[in-house]
Amino acid sequence: MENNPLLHVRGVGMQFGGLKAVSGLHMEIRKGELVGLIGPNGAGKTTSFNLLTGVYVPTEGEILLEGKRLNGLAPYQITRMGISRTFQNIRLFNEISVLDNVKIAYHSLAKHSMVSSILRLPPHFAGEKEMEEKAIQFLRMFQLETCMHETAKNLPYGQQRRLEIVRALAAGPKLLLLDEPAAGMNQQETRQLMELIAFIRHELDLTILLIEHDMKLVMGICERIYVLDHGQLIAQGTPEDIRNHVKVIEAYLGEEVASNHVERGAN
Ligand SMILES: Nc1ncnc2c1ncn2[C@@H]1O[C@H](COP(=O)(O)OP(=O)(O)OP(=O)(O)O)[C@@H](O)[C@H]1O
Repeated sequence: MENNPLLHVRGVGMQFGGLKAVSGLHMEIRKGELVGLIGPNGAGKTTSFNLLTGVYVPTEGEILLEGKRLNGLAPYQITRMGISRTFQNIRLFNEISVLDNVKIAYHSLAKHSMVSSILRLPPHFAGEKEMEEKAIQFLRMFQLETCMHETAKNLPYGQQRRLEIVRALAAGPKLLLLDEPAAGMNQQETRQLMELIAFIRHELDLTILLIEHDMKLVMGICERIYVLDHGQLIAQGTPEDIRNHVKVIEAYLGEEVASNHVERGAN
């Protein structure tokens, strides 16, 4: 059983009318891995995340988490089973506090029953307190504790991005999907965020799949990388494999540049 991948994507595809946004996608992600998903614009990366999280139901293939089939489950069910995500465009509750943003994310998983919540029975308060303590712990980890009572929309952009990750973590995922977590950040913020991601992976025993446009960054942090182009998986392997892969160079730079690159490499 331990040999089974945490996430197994078997021949998954998504067709929108005449467009195959993703086709025949295969991925195997093992517990504890930090894996990159890259590809040029429109390659199908976000669609893949939407398939993994139940936003779309695959038009072909199947997705298994710890051997359990996810096809057709609602996003909230998939979150409960252990996959949570962040979005390319930040999605926070702008008008409420940083802390409440995280507590809302916890509510989807809270152990206390709906009845005790509504009647405000003691288990509800125990649950609330536990929830708040956990939320603050995460905020501290992401250096957001000092602004936990601030309204979310007032945070600087980089902090909003970090808060998004904290919200995803609050759901207690086994697999965390990060969609361009460093988009719009400056170099220093990006480097700090990547260090933090590497740190929480070990600290929280997480498995992470990361979409990121910055190649240098992906190569620096991920152990393995999958590359999509026009909805198809064109390469997979270690950063070293990917860096020298002709199809990847072609996809990013065009065929002509790729053949020059290979010729130069051969000399
Ligand atoms: N809901 C949809 N309906 C129709 N076409 C869609 C839909 N969602 C995505 N697409 C198309 O599917 C293809 C893949 O899009 P997707 O957003 O997954 O790419 P991406 O790799 O995430 O791109 P980017 O890096 O630009 O975010 C694109 O051609 C896109 O226009």
